[in-house]
Amino acid sequence: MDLRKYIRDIPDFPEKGIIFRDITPLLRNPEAFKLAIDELSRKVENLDFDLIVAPEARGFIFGGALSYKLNKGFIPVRKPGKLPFTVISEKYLLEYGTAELQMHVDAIEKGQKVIIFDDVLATGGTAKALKSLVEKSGGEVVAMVFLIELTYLNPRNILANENIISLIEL
Ligand SMILES: O=P(O)(O)OC[C@H]1O[C@H](OP(=O)(O)OP(=O)(O)O)[C@H](O)[C@@H]1O
Ligand SMILES: Nc1ncnc2[nH]cnc12
Repeated sequence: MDLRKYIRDIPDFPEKGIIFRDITPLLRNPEAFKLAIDELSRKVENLDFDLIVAPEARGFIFGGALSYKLNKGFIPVRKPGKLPFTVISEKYLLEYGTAELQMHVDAIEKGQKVIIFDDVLATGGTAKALKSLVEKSGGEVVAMVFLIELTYLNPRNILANENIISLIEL
């Protein structure tokens, strides 16, 4: 089964010039969704880590399933104003605009090892912001894991020295 067949390209969304990689065909197919989680989990199962940190919204879908399968805690990172307790924040640039992410101040204990997960690695701005949130809390990022890496945006340039693992390169 080729998972690429379940990623739909939508030109000019959310703005002109962007090819949006739509994962909803993959999500609605149970075999494709299961294969994606199984393959992602195989890539990280030998790493030593405590927690998976993932941003809303699409990061939650895969990150949550992966946490369950690997028996690891899940830390939700959210857009501003959604988390109820004290937060730490990080502003960042996206392929289409600017954004801000927040995490509970006590989500990660000092010294805990963390995997960052997201569905798409595009410019790398989100991953960089996630790493900064993890490190502000005293956590250590052992890997950054993605379903899809948009290699033509060269995200590895701003994520130098990170252990980057992606399942599908586009
Ligand atoms: O590598 P980057 O350039 O930072 O882009 C990647 C991010 O962009 C998308 O999220 P988006 O902010 O669109 O949110 P969503 O998951 O809520 O749709 C995607 O889910 C990643 O989180
Ligand atoms: N081109 C793209 N498709 C889907 N998600 C994205 N997140 C950032 N860039 C994206």
